[in-house]
Amino acid sequence: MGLNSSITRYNNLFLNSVLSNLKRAIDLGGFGEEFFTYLSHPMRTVSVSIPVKINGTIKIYEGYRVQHNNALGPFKGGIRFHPEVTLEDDMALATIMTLKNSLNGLPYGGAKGAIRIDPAKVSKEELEAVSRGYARALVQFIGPDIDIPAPDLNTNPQIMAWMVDEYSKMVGRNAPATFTAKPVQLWGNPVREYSTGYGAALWTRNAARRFLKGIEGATVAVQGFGNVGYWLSHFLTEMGAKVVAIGDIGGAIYNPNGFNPDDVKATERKTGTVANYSGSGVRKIGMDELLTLNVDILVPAAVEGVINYSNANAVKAKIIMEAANGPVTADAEEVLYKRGIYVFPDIGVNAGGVVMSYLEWVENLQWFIWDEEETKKKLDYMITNAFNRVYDRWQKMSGATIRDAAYIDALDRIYQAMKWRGWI
Ligand SMILES: NC(=O)C1=CN([C@@H]2O[C@H](COP(=O)(O)OP(=O)(O)OC[C@H]3O[C@@H](n4cnc5c(N)ncnc54)[C@H](O)[C@@H]3O)[C@@H](O)[C@H]2O)C=CC1
Ligand SMILES: O=C(O)CCC(=O)C(=O)O
Repeated sequence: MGLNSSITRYNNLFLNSVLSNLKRAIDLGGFGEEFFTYLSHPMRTVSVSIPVKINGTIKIYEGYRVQHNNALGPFKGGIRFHPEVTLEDDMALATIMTLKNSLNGLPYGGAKGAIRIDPAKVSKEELEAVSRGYARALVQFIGPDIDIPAPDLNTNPQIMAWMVDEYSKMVGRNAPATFTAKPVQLWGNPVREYSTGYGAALWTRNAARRFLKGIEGATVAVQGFGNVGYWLSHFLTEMGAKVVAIGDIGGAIYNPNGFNPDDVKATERKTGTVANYSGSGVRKIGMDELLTLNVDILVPAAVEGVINYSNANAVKAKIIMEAANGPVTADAEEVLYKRGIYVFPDIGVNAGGVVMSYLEWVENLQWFIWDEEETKKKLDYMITNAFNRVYDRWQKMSGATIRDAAYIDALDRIYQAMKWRGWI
């Protein structure tokens, strides 16, 4: 199959956008066509049907696990619950994981899982049954040295707890290192709860030091106020930034004086959306307005493809931090690049989660526990190291995006591992 047909063979914008970024970086890095052909096909895709019996009626949920590439080690990546997620979306997310794990120096390949379910519309019992069913269906495909899942959009430590419990029952032993981001009482580490947002805040502070006048006083708009968006807003505010706009699936709010993210979170927890937050100077805005506000920093922290060809010209932020996976499409980035708006890529910005998952996995393999401060220090070191590597590489390149620099750094390590193994 030719290279161009590899990019366009899917009817899925997200996957095509990821493959287009991959192709661009492979060409720029001079790795050769064979490498793209290899990485544009996941090594294994598993589709499962998960039957659950609720009130005497059987319902079947569809689930996936895409194991993209394991040249660097066991597959690793989260599990997404979403009613509209497709196998192709999961392939895009798994490809991003391969690059993210490599960029951050982790001994992992990339994977991602998904179940087509809307967790807001089912009972806790049904959610538990589906989560356990997924772990049972995948039992022979996952394990501490095979594939280690974790949470993603709409999944959390409770879901990891059900899954690790089910998996442990299936294999007849406690198997903590098979899932990460577990509750602290079940071999988790307290840092994982906030690590993705914290890592994204570190990347944002580093970026602001180089591209703005520093993080203090910088204005920020954040789309998505779940695990990533909330903790990112919390830490950025601690660092001195002013979070002036926050949005979630229920709506968005703006306050030129800045929000206290903890207060907004309290309202969201009570009422289900940030849109119900009120106070002096606060006004409701639409999501289109949030994404095109005149702010220093725009942080999409919800879903993919929200900054695309149709709105890229309207974006006014000076820098964009991809806290979500794939929020800026490849064609939008071209427009933004020409307009002098820098995009910091997901594989660095939101890597705090998987870096922390790695640390939890290392603890679990040894039945060892680091305290919170020690873990945070290790996380800081790994995140800062990746930022510096990407920035230094990018400065030496001309006509390249920051994503190109990050991808090439990540690809280099995968390429060498594949060469040593004799795969290419
Ligand atoms: N949780 C983690 O550790 C990691 C998450 N990510 C990525 O970060 C993003 C967010 O994940 P989490 O915060 O974990 O999810 P979450 O489920 O905790 O929160 C998602 C947030 O996005 C909002 N949202 C969902 N769909 C939306 C839409 N169409 N428009 C506007 N807002 C919408 C929700 O209302 C919620 O505020 C995803 O792209 C995920 O893949 C990346 C790395 C790690
Ligand atoms: O913590 C992990 O292993 C997965 C994180 C993840 O899914 C992501 O970085 O997108």
